[in-house]
Parts: sequence; C-alpha cells; structure tokens
Amino acid sequence: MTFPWLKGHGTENDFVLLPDHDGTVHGDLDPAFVAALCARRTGLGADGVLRVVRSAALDVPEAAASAGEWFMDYRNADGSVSEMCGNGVRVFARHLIDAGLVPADAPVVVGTRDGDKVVTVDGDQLSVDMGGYDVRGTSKVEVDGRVWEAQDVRTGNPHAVTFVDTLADAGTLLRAPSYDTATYPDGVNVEFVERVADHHVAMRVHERGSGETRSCGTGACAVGIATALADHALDAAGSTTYRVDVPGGTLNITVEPTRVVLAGPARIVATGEMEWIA
Ligand SMILES: N[C@@H](CCC[C@H](N)C(=O)O)C(=O)O
Repeated sequence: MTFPWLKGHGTENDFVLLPDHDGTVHGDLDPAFVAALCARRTGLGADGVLRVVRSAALDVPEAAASAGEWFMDYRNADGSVSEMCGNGVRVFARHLIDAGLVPADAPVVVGTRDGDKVVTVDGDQLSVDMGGYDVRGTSKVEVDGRVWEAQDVRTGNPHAVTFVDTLADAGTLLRAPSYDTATYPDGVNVEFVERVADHHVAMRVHERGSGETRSCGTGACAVGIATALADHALDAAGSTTYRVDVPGGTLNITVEPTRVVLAGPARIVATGEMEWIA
C-alpha cells in the first residue's frame, strides 16, 4: 500500500506529516510504526509525526469539541502521544495552506489535544496563539550528578525550566535528565536556559518521547514565561516579548497574563508517495 507523506520542520524540530483526511489510511496510528518512521538511522528520521486528519473523522473528545476542520494528531518519536506541539502546529498550518486545504488569507484554526489553536502567517513567520498557561512550583532536575532547581510550567504539556550558567552544563543529554516523578507522573520536557542579553535567552531541550531536539515550541513558551516572571518583565500592559535562541534557529515568545504566543519560521521541505516496506 502506498500513502502520501511530507517532511517539514520549525527551527529544525522536524516532523513527518501523514495526510489521512478521513482517518481511513492509518487506523489508530500504530506507535511502533511511528517509532520506525522517526528512527534516524533505520527510518525516515524525525522528532515526531503529525497526522493530518479531519476533526470529524477522529474519535477523541478534543476533536469532537474542535471548531476547526483539521486536527493535528501528534505523536512523539517513540510513538507516544503528547497533548501539544508548538512547532508542529505551525508546520501543520503551513501544510494546510500550501495544500489549499484552508484559505491562505485567514487565521487557521487547528484542533489539538490541548484544544483549538489559531495560527496566523506573516511572511515566513507563523505565529500560534497557544492560549493559557500554568506556572506551578519548583522541583529538582539532575544531569550527570549535577542538580538544579526547575520551574514547573505547563503550556499544554509539562515542562521543567532550569537556568544554567552555560548551555554546556547540560552535558551530552544522551539520556533523559532525572526529574521528580511525583511532580511529573506522565514525564516531562526539560529546558536548560542561558541568559544572553536583555529579553534574550538561549535554550536546549530534552523532550519527553523524543530526546534532545533542535527546538521545542511549547518549551520555548515555558522558557519565555519562566524568564519573564523571574525578571518581573511583564510591562504595564501585561505583555512582554523574549527572543529565544534554540540550536535550530530563533523563536519569539510573547507572554501576556492569560496567554502566550509563539512565532517563528515553519517549512515543508519534501512531499511524496511512500510505500513502507521495513
Ligand atoms: N517539540 C514540541 C513538543 C512535542 C511534545 C513533547 N515532546 C511532549 O511529550 O510533551 C513542540 O514544539 O512543542
């Protein structure tokens, strides 16, 4: 059986897109198949999979509640499900526009397991209103025997944001940092943040289900929120913007009291028809 696929990325957080408009091609999307597709040496290689499916064709409550025609069925590289992917939803919207599945001149509503997200396009920048966030307490994360305090920030999915002197402190990140399983019973994405200048930071991330990646949109939002709060930077209008450099590029994060907006480039780089024979 052959089926369509695309490859895309947002600041080098890369995805295989699987158009499955009526949910008839990939069934429930087998986690083992996702992991095989994403494998860097033996598959196509990706940080995750974005299944492109009509909300009406997917039997999950968030799809039933969505006002958007299209639902981003997101999976991590190990096949696990996550609630949200900030870079993924921007790449997803890029595809919908390029493929003529939505009008190019209007905001794109995308259903996700974290609720509907609205993506707008301005030149090569795609911005997504990520909606509300939740700042909780702190816990510890550990890498190679070094322990840091981490801020618990929820941007649809769980994040532990750690400020370090230099990003090299995070070591090779070949294995997941240790974290407090009572705080994060479902696992966590861990961000390491180095200050660069006023309203400008750099980060590395170890993603739950995908390992170290070159960028993480929800993670950059969590970093923007944690840094803005640490800096008491919300201005009189209650809004501030941080530049967040990731290994794969630059994202801009606007933090407001009740929502966060993620902006950056998102590209489709290849498209084709696949026969999976592995
Ligand atoms: N890279 C994504 C986040 C993907 C989900 C994450 N690994 C999780 O399990 O929560 C992004 O751009 O936000």
